[in-house]
Amino acid sequence: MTTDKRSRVAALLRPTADDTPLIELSAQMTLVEVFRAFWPRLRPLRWWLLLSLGLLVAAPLIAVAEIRLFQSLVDTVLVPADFAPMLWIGAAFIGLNILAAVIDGCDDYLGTWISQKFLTGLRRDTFAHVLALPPHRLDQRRLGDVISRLTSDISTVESFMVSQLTRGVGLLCTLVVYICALFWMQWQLALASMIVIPFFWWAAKRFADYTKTVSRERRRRAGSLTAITEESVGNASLVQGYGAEDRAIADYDRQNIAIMEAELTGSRIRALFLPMVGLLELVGILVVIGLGVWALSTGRLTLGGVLAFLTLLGSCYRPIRGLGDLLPGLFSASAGVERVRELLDEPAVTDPPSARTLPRPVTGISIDNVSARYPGRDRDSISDVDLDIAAGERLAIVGPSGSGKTTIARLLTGTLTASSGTVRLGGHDVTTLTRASIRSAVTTVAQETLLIDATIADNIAFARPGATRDEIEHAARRAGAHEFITELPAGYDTRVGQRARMLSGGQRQRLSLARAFLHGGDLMILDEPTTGLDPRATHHLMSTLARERDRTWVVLTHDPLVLEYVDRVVSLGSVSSSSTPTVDPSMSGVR
Ligand SMILES: Nc1ncnc2c1ncn2[C@@H]1O[C@H](COP(=O)(O)OP(=O)(O)OP(=O)(O)O)[C@@H](O)[C@H]1O
Repeated sequence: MTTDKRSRVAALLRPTADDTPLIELSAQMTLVEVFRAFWPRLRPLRWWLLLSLGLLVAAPLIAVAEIRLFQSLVDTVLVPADFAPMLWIGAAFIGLNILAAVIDGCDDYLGTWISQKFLTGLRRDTFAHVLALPPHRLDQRRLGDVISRLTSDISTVESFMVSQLTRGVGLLCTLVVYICALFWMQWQLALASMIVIPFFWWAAKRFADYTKTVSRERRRRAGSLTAITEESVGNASLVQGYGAEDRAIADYDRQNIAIMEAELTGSRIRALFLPMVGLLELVGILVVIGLGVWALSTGRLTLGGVLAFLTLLGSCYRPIRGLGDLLPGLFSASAGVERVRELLDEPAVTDPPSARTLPRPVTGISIDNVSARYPGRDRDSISDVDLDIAAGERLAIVGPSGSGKTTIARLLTGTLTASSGTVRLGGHDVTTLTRASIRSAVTTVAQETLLIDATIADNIAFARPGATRDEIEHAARRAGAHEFITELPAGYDTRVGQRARMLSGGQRQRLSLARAFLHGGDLMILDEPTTGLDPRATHHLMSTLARERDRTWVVLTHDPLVLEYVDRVVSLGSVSSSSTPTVDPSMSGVR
């Protein structure tokens, strides 16, 4: 083939470029790296795996015995036309058949059990890992892609580590059994029939490379499609509000077609590969038939022997073909494994090795010379911030949008680590404290109202499962939510719908506050708590907070109404200049 023709064939076997890659390809891993990465999870099941392999090897042994019985049937019953041995041969066939069925059933059940045990553990751990990722890291990912990794990609790990590998070892053992049997029957014929094996391997290796490229692309594009689906459906009101349906459909379709292209490329590869394998098989069988005639004519084999040999050879090609398919299969699975691995490699927020419990009550908070930078950013979000907050103080942090108010909240809850300086709660460095003790002492009400698709009562009790209805109601009253809740058709048992879209913005805000009140804690951080509240509701909320003298509260706000209720106002400098917060006397007010 000329270089030109070769490159045209190669181009046909690679998917066309996706010009709008929403999701990046994950770092490539070799098959050995993939195995090493996940083996520790499979290790506890190794004895069961061994048993499963034992059952897999038993199957070809029974098949060989059946072929030998067939040889006896031809040579002792059919050729001499003698009915006598028929009885024991028939009984042996039935016995072997029953044994094969039992072994097959056990192997199938055991294989499924091992796969599911591995998969459920991996799914749970990956899900738990994603939940432990710092929120700012999750915000940098596309939600749909994360979901795609957690659902479809994760099953490829099982496929790689359990199904494909056990199948590979099983096929290899089967092949060894058959080859030994072939050599035992007639070694010259066996040797001749092995002539096609190197060609099988050559073809398999050649196509495995193409399969890997296609599989990685297909998985990445599937992640992009889920991401675009999630974003468009999740923001349907935005899409409809701006009449962007056509744009959304066009974006969706681009990814949709990109997947189709990857699938079609995979199909072209198979179309080229499978007939080639079939042809190799045929050549092998023809060689053996030719040599079989020779063996028959020279008396080296009986007719039964030749037929048995050919049957055995036919069975032998099945594992060879299976092994040839396995390599592309493994590469295809490894493309999904790489995406799960990358997610698992993302550092989660975990307790430091000798973490201590934060003593209660929290006696003051200090931020000493703290700078913080988000991953992937080339500048600090806040730099050299110094701030002391006394226990019981009511503090407002104000500042232009993007000046780092939310970043300070993240530092106080330990979800973001300062790049320099120290954040202390009650005199203890937050990086030395257990996450659970920080979470129970510090309550945050996020800027975005986060509610689940459940009842009002469930949403409030999310802070403290098992809270009584009286406690839930009390928290709702304090947040000024009780009135609107009682006006709803089912009161506290009303379902709020997806992302609580069945409530108004202000009602959602009050529910988040009620949840925070139920949680309690010594320090309450409220990020723009009055967004969506009218002046009356704002005054109601702030005077409620003002009565909570036994806790410290920090409110991050733009709302001038809020400032009337605080002891001190701290202003974060403009983002374009130094971000060091300063007390701005003109804004501070104490009531
Ligand atoms: N997850 C993130 N990844 C990267 N950069 C981020 C992330 N979150 C915030 N930033 C950046 O950090 C800076 C400070 O953001 P922050 O959310 O703390 O500001 P803010 O003062 O709370 O703003 P606003 O008043 O608008 O809520 C901004 O420049 C923002 O772009």
